[in-house]
Amino acid sequence: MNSAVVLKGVSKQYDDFALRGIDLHLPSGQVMGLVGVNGAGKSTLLRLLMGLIRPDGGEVEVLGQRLPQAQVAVKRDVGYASDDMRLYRGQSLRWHMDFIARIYPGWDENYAQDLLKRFNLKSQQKLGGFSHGQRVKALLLLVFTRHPRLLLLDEPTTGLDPIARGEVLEALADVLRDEQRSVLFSSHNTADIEQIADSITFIHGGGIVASRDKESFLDSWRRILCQGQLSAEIRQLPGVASIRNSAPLIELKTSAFDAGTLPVLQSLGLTVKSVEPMSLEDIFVTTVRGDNTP
Ligand SMILES: Nc1ncnc2c1ncn2[C@@H]1O[C@H](COP(=O)(O)OP(=O)(O)OP(=O)(O)O)[C@@H](O)[C@H]1O
Repeated sequence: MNSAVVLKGVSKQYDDFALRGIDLHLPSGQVMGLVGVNGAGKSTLLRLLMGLIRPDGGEVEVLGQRLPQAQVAVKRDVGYASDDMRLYRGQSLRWHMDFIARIYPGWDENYAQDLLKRFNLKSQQKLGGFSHGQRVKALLLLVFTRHPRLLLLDEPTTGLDPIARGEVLEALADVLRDEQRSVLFSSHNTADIEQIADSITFIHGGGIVASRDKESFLDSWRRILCQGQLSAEIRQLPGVASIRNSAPLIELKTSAFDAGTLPVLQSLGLTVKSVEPMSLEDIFVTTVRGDNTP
């Protein structure tokens, strides 16, 4: 399988923060959602992939080529959208569109016109007068319209109202109909990621705490309510990420639910009252925070 992104043992040290031992694989044609709290290292990871910063250790491969050696070639095929990208406030969106069209031969003017309408943007308006949401949409238009093979999107939906969020996610879903395109996008908003990602990576404190395909992720986590006595054996069960004891009920959250889970709980003297799937948000919070009461 071709890879859009491969990271092996990547590290980056700042004074008060470090990315450590980052291993990551994004197959071509897939969408990966990168979820993490403020300061987890999401932007740093995306900047490494864009070649804006260099790692202190490890290997970075983008679209089959090693960075930093192949930086120039890779950048042609990568679209990056983040707060790092400054648009010229004194110039119109049309000016920016013409500028990009001159540099990138893949510029698609029909698609640009379609996105202008869909995002309700006025191409003659100066960027300085755009609202935050309009600026985000303008940036995505400039990136999408040159058809890059890999999109690196740093919190593309943060700060958008629900309608703009819907427009952006819909445009992103269109981009993704082309199976050759790969996307890595970060968000605090787990609902956005749950909606469009094929795989999900949780990053916390500069390390990857989970990375797998969305279906198996959601399939393997469950919230189980039981009645009975909490014992040391229950705490030791594989996959148990959180236990709340509010007698007579015990709430367990497990990342390793399968056909054997309930019989094991019953054999430990618990009566299972309910088993529920968990939202990605709940899985994320449980993964990074855990929750164990005596
Ligand atoms: N150039 C830099 N010099 C020093 N520290 C930095 C630098 N860039 C990032 N950091 C630190 O690295 C940590 C991770 O920052 P990063 O921007 O990657 O987080 P993030 O997950 O994108 O957060 P947010 O969701 O708030 O954007 C932060 O503590 C930040 O202060």
